[in-house]
Amino acid sequence: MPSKKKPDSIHQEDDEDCLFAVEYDGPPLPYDIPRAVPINMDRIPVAAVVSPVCISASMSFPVIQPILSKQVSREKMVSPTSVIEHVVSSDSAAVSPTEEEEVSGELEETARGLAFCDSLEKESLDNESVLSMDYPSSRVTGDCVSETGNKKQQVVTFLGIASDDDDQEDGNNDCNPQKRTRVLPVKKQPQTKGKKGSCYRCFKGNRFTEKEVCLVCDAKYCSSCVLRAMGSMPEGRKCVTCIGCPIDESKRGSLGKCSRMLKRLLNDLEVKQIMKTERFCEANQLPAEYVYVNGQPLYPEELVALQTCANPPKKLKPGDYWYDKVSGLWGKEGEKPYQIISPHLNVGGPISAEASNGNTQVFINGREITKVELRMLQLAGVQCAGNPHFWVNEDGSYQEEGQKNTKGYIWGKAGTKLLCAVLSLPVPSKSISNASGDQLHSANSRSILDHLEHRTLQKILLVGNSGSGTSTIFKQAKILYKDIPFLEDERENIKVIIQTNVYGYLGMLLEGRERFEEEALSVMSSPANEEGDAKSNIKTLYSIGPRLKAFSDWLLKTMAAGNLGVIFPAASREYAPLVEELWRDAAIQATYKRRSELGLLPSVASYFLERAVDVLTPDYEPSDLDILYAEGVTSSSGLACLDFSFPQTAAEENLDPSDHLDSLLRYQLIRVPSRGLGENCKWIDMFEDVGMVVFAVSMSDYDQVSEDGTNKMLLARKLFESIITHPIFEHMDFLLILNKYDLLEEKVERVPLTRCEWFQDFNPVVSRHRSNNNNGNPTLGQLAFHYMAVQFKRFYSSLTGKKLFVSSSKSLDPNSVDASLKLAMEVLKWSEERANICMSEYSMYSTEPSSFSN
Ligand SMILES: Nc1nc2c(ncn2[C@@H]2O[C@H](COP(=O)(O)OP(=O)(O)OP(=O)(O)O)[C@@H](O)[C@H]2O)c(=O)[nH]1
Ligand SMILES: [Ca+2]
Repeated sequence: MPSKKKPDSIHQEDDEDCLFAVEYDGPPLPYDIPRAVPINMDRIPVAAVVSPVCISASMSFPVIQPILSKQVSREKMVSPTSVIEHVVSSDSAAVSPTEEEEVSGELEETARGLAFCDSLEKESLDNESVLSMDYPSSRVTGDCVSETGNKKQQVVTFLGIASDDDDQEDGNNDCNPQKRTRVLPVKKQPQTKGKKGSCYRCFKGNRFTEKEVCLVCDAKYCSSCVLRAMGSMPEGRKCVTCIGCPIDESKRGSLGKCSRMLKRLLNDLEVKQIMKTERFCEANQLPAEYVYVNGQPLYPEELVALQTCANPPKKLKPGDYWYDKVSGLWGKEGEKPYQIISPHLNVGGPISAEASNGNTQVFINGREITKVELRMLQLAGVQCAGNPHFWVNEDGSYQEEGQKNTKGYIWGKAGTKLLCAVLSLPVPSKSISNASGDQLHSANSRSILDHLEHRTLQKILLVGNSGSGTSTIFKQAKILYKDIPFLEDERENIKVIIQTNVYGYLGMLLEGRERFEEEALSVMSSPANEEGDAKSNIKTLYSIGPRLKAFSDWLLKTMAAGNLGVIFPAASREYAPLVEELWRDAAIQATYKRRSELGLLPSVASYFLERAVDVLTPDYEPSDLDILYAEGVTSSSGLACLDFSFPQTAAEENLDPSDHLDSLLRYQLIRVPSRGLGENCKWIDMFEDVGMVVFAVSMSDYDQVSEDGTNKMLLARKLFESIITHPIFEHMDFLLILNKYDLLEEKVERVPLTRCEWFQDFNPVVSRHRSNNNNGNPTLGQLAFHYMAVQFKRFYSSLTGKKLFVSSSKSLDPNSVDASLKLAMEVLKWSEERANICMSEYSMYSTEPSSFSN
């Protein structure tokens, strides 16, 4: 898969990738590395003083020159616009050996907590389903260090808040999150620096010259250099060498705020797009581990929970915060509260008494409050004599600790809010006060509300091994049940993913072409004609011209280095014409005809390759179908969730009004990457309140093996087992989606199902004329599906004593996904009916939902 070769993988623990990074970071070697010499501009002493003209001349194609004949290199088919060489060199040198240790330590930590660290796919930002994240990459890139300095660069501290390093900087990678190494943002230094105030590229101008600043390294460029230095800005205003690196946190406030210079240099649309990606691209998001809550660095999913709750903290920046989960009070460590955010979020550690550095001996929910809070309480008429410990709820109701009765409402008095405004203390936002305001604060009405809320949002967890089709099911559900399945921002991200994928597919074709060419040559060359020179002059069906050959070599090299994802979005515009030429080339077409022999090329590749030229144009807009087929659109490393309700059909509208409630039921489909459910999964607690689990298995996996040689069907069973036996899912219903029925049908005719040892005793009696059967005889595909369903059912009930629901699916077909999810809905309804038998006292409300809607 192409996505496996994306840049994140450089920092993984994968052997070859590590070697790659080390190669660039080690001490200078006594001998020449043929590749490094032409690439690394910084090691050429004259680079800093040559004029821009010389720079571009020297940068023209340094990587390819040694490979090609002179005649070819004169042609310069790839534009010299610098991006490529720079990206290659900087990327590989981005992590110093010491830094890398820290990084992998961090990752190990994460791996233990979340079993996720091997995420390789770069994923889209799923804006609507806000839970999508891909943190390991940001965690890693968070430690970019300038390649010019050999020591760690100056460290940027958090918001001027002193970091209490003593107990956290011990580098001890303990499981205890409290002991995690504190990750400090490290500011990347610019690669070059002229005299004070001059442009960092042409070294002209002074401090009065208008300049654009790199968000990462602070390099400043004048208007004639900025576009060359920053390329097509796939992550906003960054030097091309800074692409992929996290921004300097002090510049977070200026994300998406365009300068006048850019507005002059680019057209409106370009500016808009750059500002958008600047704000939303993954690399520029706040890294979770920079945010500490009650003394603990956040995990990415905690940060997401924080940012996506009903009342999120405003303008969250790296730093230390305290959070009172009971009342929702939120503030900077050591300071008075400055906001009331949503309560009960499962983020950070327990609050400490000293959190806000109060010295009043009055406590709220275990925190010693500050003077100004005490003042407010007193003015609000709360009796504070005798060092009381208060228990304050999110609605402002308070009790003295140890006592049962509510003493009053802090926000109840008209004057209190005003008072808070004067004292700069936060007050609850509207949504909280409404939900628990005057009309509804009786215990009784609250529980009814809870009940209704529970009834109207049913969570469905969607899980499966990689490749089982959960992404496809999720995307399909979006397309089916959402009026606008993908927002503009998402489409923009998806477009880049698709384009990068297509370059990857092209690369695989080119690899195949090389192989076929060699094969053809070895067949053709007679023993007498053994010299290399002569050989290279022979043309085969798979030979390509020098121009395309150069492009091909370069593309393959880029892929091998794992840089495809970094370079292509930026370079698409330049390469589009070459791609067209490549795709039309007879050798490529001949290779494409033999695509079934190219093991790596996924089956969806044809869908995109046949339209490669269109897809790779700058104004390509992916259709819903394109998105459905695209790999890597749904985050494979993070949660994605979708709220929906089943649209009412005409038939349902005519039914008894009491049945209308069904269409009011809202569902939330939560897709969890399988890696997220490994041992010690921290997320699993978040799923306590899900209504059911949908588990997807690819039926066509029965003859597939994973990298370590294990049969993939057995792997699916193993994951299934670990989930169904997890205590948290003990009382939950499971629906098994046996997916890729279309592939199964076709495959089972060629490859016996018994290829999987679990399916040894599949021994169907099939009539000979089954292929054109209409006489009620099941097809081999149907029999195989049925057999697998029974195997899973037996397995499930042997472990849980419960009944497993099973559905077959071809998730590229919307009707099929619709049917499976409707079955899930039926299962949920049914399990709720069971539960409702003991809740019948509430049944009267279920027919009158409107009476509680306001
Ligand atoms: N023929 C066929 N292909 C399918 C079906 N469902 C999914 N696919 C393809 O199988 C591949 C893997 O599906 P995904 O939806 O990406 O699987 P996943 O569970 O998300 O796996 P990862 O994202 O890799 O973790 C994709 O190329 C899909 O297009 C199906 O029912 N039939
Ligand atoms: Ca996938």
